[in-house]
Amino acid sequence: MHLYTSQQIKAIDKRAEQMGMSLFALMENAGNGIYRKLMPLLNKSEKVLILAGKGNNGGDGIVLTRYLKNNGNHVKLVFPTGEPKTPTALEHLAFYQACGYEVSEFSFDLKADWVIDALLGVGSQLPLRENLAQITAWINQSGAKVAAIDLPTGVSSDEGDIDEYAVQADYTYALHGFKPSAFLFPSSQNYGEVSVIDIGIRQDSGWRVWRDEDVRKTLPKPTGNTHKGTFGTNLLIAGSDEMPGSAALAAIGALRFGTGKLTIATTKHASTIIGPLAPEATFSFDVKSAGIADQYLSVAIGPGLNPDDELETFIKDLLDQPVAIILDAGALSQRKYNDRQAPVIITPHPGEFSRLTGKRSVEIQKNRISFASQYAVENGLMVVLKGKYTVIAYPDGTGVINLTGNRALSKGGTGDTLTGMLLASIGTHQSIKAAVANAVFIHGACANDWVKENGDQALSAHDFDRLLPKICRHYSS
Ligand SMILES: NC(=O)C1=CN([C@@H]2O[C@H](COP(=O)(O)OP(=O)(O)OC[C@H]3O[C@@H](n4cnc5c(N)ncnc54)[C@H](OP(=O)(O)O)[C@@H]3O)[C@@H](O)[C@H]2O)[C@@H](O)CC1
Ligand SMILES: Nc1ncnc2c1ncn2[C@@H]1O[C@H](COP(=O)(O)OP(=O)(O)O)[C@@H](O)[C@H]1O
Ligand SMILES: [K+]
Repeated sequence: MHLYTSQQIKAIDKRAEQMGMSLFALMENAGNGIYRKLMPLLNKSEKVLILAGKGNNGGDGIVLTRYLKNNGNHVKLVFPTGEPKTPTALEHLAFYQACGYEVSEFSFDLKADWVIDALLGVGSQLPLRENLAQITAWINQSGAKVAAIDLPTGVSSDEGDIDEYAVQADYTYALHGFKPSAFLFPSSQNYGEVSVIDIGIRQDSGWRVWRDEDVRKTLPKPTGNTHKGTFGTNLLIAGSDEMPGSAALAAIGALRFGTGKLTIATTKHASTIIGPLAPEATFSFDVKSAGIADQYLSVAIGPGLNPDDELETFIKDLLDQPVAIILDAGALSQRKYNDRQAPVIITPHPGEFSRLTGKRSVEIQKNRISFASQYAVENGLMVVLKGKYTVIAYPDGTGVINLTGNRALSKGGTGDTLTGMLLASIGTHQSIKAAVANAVFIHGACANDWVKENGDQALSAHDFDRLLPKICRHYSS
């Protein structure tokens, strides 16, 4: 479940060869792995058409064809843009032919139940040349089920760009690891269901998908001898007279995700609204940044706050204190982060990240992973870039992608709840990296659970009050 850019894949191939694993063997593993994934989906009577390109992506298609033929499937191999050019694909073509198997002529009149897109992989450059675009357009209107090898042809590997005629796949078999575009926009929409094929090389990427088993392994287990102070007191600086609800929703997130003690710094008026919704919280009406680390384990600031000079000065002072800080919503602005020991976590959605970076939202969506990572490394903080496929970028250049969550979350207030969950999470976990990833994962898992029974219309952020206990129990048992 790791991610690799096209450059990394090329370097891996080279290193594997130096270590004695030939590209011929890797291609064999790729074709065989795809065959094993595809087999359960194929009906023996279905016609399969393998469209192989001139590079090594086409070579994978040749290997897959051989396995399907060995198994007695109805399968045709065609080279619609010409025979392969790379030495490894040619070696596999020679072996394929030595087995007595043939290559067919491509024609736009061919009919198939399945089309396998083995045209371009990580070696592609957009836009598609015209002869290839005609073929991908034909695939898309063929009515066949489409499985792509490594990438749908016409989709960039490392960015969210797609060609106008990019293949729209139903399934994509990513070799060795995901390519970034599987989680970028609009490219991810061309992938269909993606799975990774193990081709026998060690996984060594700093980026990966955060999975169920990671959560189960790292979510803190309840220990016998705890008291309310075991997890420290967390401070939430949130809510204003006009936006008291944001603080309440963040408080629900914190209280339901394991905070021991919660203090909310807000206005007196807001406290009268927050209090009944989060009776466990205490209030502070005159919070000072000096000495904050002596009183509080971690601080989250921003939900329901209006950005102004006074807030900015407060945050600047707060950043000088040795305490873990989560900055969200009104607390997100362009500023310089000095070196500090205690962690800083920022939680922008793409619009907020656009304000922080000066880049347009559409560019951010095309490059969510690299932009978040660059910002995290340059500023020495963690970035939780929210939305579908939330990106969690760590300051050491590594990171994870979260796959839980759905559009039921696209509602005002759900981000506030996440901020509260993050506040609780960093107090209860040993590892700050896992703390952030688990909060994001469980937040999304709550929404996934919700839609199973209720559809994606009606979720409200305050529903986390009852969803969190159930989902936390599920992952910690
Ligand atoms: N470790 C792994 O993961 C392994 C990965 N493997 C596989 O290798 C794949 C990478 O193979 P690769 O490097 O040969 O490149 P590939 O994607 O076949 O494309 C090159 C061809 O595309 C053409 N072309 C490019 N752009 C174009 C355009 N716009 N429009 C039209 N044509 C265009 C280009 O033409 P040229 O520019 O040379 O004329 C050239 O012919 C990888 O994705 C995976 O499937 C396994 O086999 C082994 C282990
Ligand atoms: N389509 C989606 N798939 C997965 N998660 C989503 C989706 N839409 C929104 N979310 C999640 O919902 C939350 C919304 O947060 P945010 O945009 O800050 O809203 P608000 O500020 O109104 O609370 C984030 O955690 C985001 O990742
Ligand atoms: K492909």
